[in-house]
Amino acid sequence: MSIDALPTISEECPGVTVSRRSPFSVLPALVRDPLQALPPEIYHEPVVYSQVAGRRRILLADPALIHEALVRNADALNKGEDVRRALGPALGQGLLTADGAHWRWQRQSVAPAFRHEKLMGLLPPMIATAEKTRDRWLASGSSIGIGHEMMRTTFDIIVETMMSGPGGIDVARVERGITDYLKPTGWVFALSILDAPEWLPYPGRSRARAAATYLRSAITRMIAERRRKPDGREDLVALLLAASDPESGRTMTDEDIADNLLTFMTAGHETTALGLAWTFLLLARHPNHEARVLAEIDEVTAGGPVRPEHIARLAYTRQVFSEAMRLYPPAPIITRTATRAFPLGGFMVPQGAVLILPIHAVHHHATLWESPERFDPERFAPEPAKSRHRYAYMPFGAGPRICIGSAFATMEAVAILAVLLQAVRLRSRADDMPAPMMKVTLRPKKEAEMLVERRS
Ligand code: HEM
Repeated sequence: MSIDALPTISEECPGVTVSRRSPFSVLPALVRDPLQALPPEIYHEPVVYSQVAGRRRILLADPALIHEALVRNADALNKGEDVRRALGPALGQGLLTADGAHWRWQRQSVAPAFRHEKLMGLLPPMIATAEKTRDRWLASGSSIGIGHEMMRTTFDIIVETMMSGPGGIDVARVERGITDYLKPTGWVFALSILDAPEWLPYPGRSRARAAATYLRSAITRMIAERRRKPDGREDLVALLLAASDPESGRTMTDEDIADNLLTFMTAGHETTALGLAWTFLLLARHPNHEARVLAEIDEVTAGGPVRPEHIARLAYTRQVFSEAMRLYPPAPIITRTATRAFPLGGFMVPQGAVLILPIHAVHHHATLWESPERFDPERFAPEPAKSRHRYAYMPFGAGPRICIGSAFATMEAVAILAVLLQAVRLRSRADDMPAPMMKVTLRPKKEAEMLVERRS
């Protein structure tokens, strides 16, 4: 059948489940926690269709359809209005939010920072930063907020590795600014779905805007300093300063560079920090898996300090991190908008439709995973992983917009886990896992306190 003859996806299409939740229940849920606004059917059906405020929304949990959309039809999709409204005021048109030629140019410009040899050179500062966190914990006591501690560690790593250090930036204030900025994004998504005007006030808006203004001014000062005194450093800032568009020959303005540095600071620390926080919380409740991780660290390091060459050999530790990200994907939902009609699973997706890729639902899907709620790092051993559809697991997204930092993040997480677990045991006060909540990223609803015990 030619694609012109394919029916447009709609409520009547066979195999498509229709969500009948009313906007009156969906929109408040979206403000509180977008994960609660997902139709429950998407946790056991392949495709769910809904129409909210006149916009068609197609939710995909079938790995083959995800492949067809995000990989084979990537050129028919862009990030869309919801993402632009939520993240644009802070991240401008950086790599995460840009589309088309502007995105492509930026992706090519920063790619050298993520080559394997370059990443290997970043392991010493990653390990050294984890050691600072370890020493702080050992010196200062018994109780820590795991989310905050991991944010601090991964933030220091991103600033150290991508920008060669803070260079006059008030790191604590920038970190707070990012948190303030992300807090009210549920409101932004809800208002965007309703096509409400962008000036409309909502709780947390002025604080978020003030945070975005501070972030941008701090970064712009740092860029000006680097332009004034080029010093031969080979970091992300240097790549951005040297980048030129292959089509127009244009170089990046300070604003383009600030967009990207803010993008990397935000996308490059929150997600990894949350993946690590969930890993520690899970290990505290699964002593048998924790014991296996410790045995591996002991064997690989022979009881000595963690060194860069150990990281690739910590295979079970990596499996544990992967399984934590299956249960608690740090980026639990991604979205796209169709810029033109394209075929998907025997139907046509019309121009303007919004595709929702509910990574959280894919990772917990009843037909894709056996006992999906069970924590089982064995799922990521080489054999079971081989027999699974590649897009049944996608914490880093899929297609050309896949996370550029996935190898960086995995390496960093394993290094941090190895350094910290070798020295301390983290215990939770509560038996149950903390409830998760989405604010762009997936975090514990309340900061999770953990007790630090020195390992003998
Ligand atoms: C466990 C940690 C991480 C997770 C789970 C994660 C997840 C993701 C996901 C799902 C996307 C795709 C978004 C979409 O398709 O709409 C993405 C994109 C991106 N991530 Fe990550 N990320 C992580 C760590 C990092 C790190 C460490 C960096 C930088 C050093 C980074 C930088 C980026 C950037 C710049 C993009 C946009 C790429 C593009 O559109 O070309 N991420 N990330």
